[in-house]
Parts: sequence; C-alpha cells; structure tokens
Amino acid sequence: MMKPILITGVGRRLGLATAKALLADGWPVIGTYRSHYPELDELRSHGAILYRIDLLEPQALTTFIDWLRQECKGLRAIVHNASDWLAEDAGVPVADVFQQMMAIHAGVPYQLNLALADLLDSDEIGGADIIHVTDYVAQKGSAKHIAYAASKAALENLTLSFAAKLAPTIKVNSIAPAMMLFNEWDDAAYREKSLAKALLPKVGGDMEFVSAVRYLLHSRYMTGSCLNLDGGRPLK
Ligand SMILES: NC(=O)C1=CN([C@@H]2O[C@H](COP(=O)(O)OP(=O)(O)OC[C@H]3O[C@@H](n4cnc5c(N)ncnc54)[C@H](OP(=O)(O)O)[C@@H]3O)[C@@H](O)[C@H]2O)C=CC1
Ligand SMILES: Nc1nc2c(c(=O)[nH]1)N=C([C@H](O)[C@@H](O)CO)CN2
Repeated sequence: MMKPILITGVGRRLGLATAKALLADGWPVIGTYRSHYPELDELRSHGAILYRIDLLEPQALTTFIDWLRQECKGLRAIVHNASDWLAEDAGVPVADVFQQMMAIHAGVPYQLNLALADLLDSDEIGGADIIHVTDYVAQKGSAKHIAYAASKAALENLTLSFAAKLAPTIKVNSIAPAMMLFNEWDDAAYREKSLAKALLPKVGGDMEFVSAVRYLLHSRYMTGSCLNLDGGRPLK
C-alpha cells in the first residue's frame, strides 16, 4: 500500500497541478486548502483527501496534526507549497507582513516537519521526502517583497537543518522557482520585464515544477540541495 503524499496549498496553480499529477501517477494525496475552488471538487473526485485549514490560525495546526495522525499511519512525502506573496506596500502593517511571511514559509514547515517526521520514516535510504518550495529571491533578495524573500531564505536554511536531522531515510530538498506562472493581474509591461530577467525568456510553467517534484521523489541520493527553476536568471 502506497503511503500518501501531503501537499499544502492545493487549491490553485502550482499546488493544484502537483496534486493532480501525483494522483495521476498513482500516489494517494492529502491536500490542504484555505479557499474553496471548483477545481477542488475535481481533485476530490480523483481520490484526493482534502482538508480545509488556514495554516496561520492559532490551534488549527495542532488540530490538523492530530487529524493527520488519525487519518494515516505513514507519509511518503510532504510538499510545503502553501504561500502568500505579500509586498511591503500591501496595505498591511509591515510588522504583520513580516510575521505572516515568516509564519507561513518557515514556522508552518518547521512545526509540521518536527510533528510528522516519524510518519515519514522509511525502511530505505532516501525513501521519503520533504520538499520546501522556496524562491529564487531567497538568494537574491527582493526590494518589493523584503519579508517574503527573507522568509523564503529561512525556509532554505530549514532545508539544511532538516536534511542533517532526518537522514538517512528522509531526504529534505528545496525547489526554488523564479517565473513559473504569471498572475492574471500582471500587465504586459510587467510580463515583458519579468521575462527579460532570465537567459531563457519564458515562463517555466506548472509542469516544469511538477517535473522537479517527480525528480526528487525518484531520487535516492539528493538531500540538503535545491533545484533552481530560474531560467538562468543568476547569469543574466
Ligand atoms: N508562481 C510563481 O511564479 C512562483 C511561485 N513560487 C512559490 O511556489 C509556490 C506555489 O506558487 P503559486 O502556485 O503561484 O502560489 P499561489 O499564491 O497561487 O497559491 C498559494 C496557495 O497557498 C495557499 N495558502 C496561502 N496562505 C495559506 C494559509 N495561511 N493557510 C492555508 N493555505 C494558504 C493559498 O490559499 P488561497 O487560495 O486561499 O489564497 C493558495 O492556494 C509558493 O510557495 C510560491 O511562493 C516561487 C516563485 C515563483
Ligand atoms: N505565493 C506566491 N509566491 C509567488 C508568486 C505567487 O503568485 N504566489 N509569484 C511570484 C512571481 O512569479 C515572481 O517569481 C516573478 O515575478 C513569486 N512568488
């Protein structure tokens, strides 16, 4: 019996694409979502077990962990995908921006990894996975998303610590995307400017991200590393 893969933030875009792909690959999937979208009904019809949670609500995480331990006796992988992309000019007090960014991108993965590591334990070297979804800006910074970038850098650091702590049966790696998907509100000027930042001036797309997740699940020798899905931005 295949142990399920837990993915946070499956309601849309990269999390939804990943949940769909892994279900199609035959993996049982447990997905968390905050807002409901019609696509979630389709995901459920394909066998996904979905759990509605705002991961930042006090106590919600403890209740979720207790539910998960009742629901399954083991996990094949955890994909920490849930994220908000808050800018300093988002109209939210900057103290709250910083707290929310650190909480969703570092605090939640930190707590879930510590609480669920025993469920991930495998009888094979590298047979289980934790995947932290970070961002190219974790290495570069971002003048407009300062707290966001810092929180993704914190998540990158968690990759190093958890890789050392959970070896040899559990691998812990990051995926650091750059321009994977535009948002519907991105205008033509923003799109042109974003694409020009990379050696490969194109959108990576959700299947590029899914391929990276699939690679890590198949690997038995990569841990404490990062797959940079950035179109060569550092060299531009
Ligand atoms: N798209 C891109 O080009 C890039 C993406 N990334 C990273 O890849 C990952 C996926 O990106 P993308 O699909 O664009 O992300 P989105 O912002 O489109 O979706 C993120 C998902 O996480 C959920 N989420 C956010 N906060 C919470 C919370 N407090 N509790 C529960 N769920 C929450 C959202 O729920 P809701 O629907 O309710 O808002 C949403 O479904 C993210 O980690 C992102 O930072 C990095 C670089 C580039
Ligand atoms: N949670 C999210 N994080 C990020 C998003 C997003 O839509 N949601 N988008 C980006 C951008 O694509 C950026 O990489 C390029 O402008 C970054 N993170």
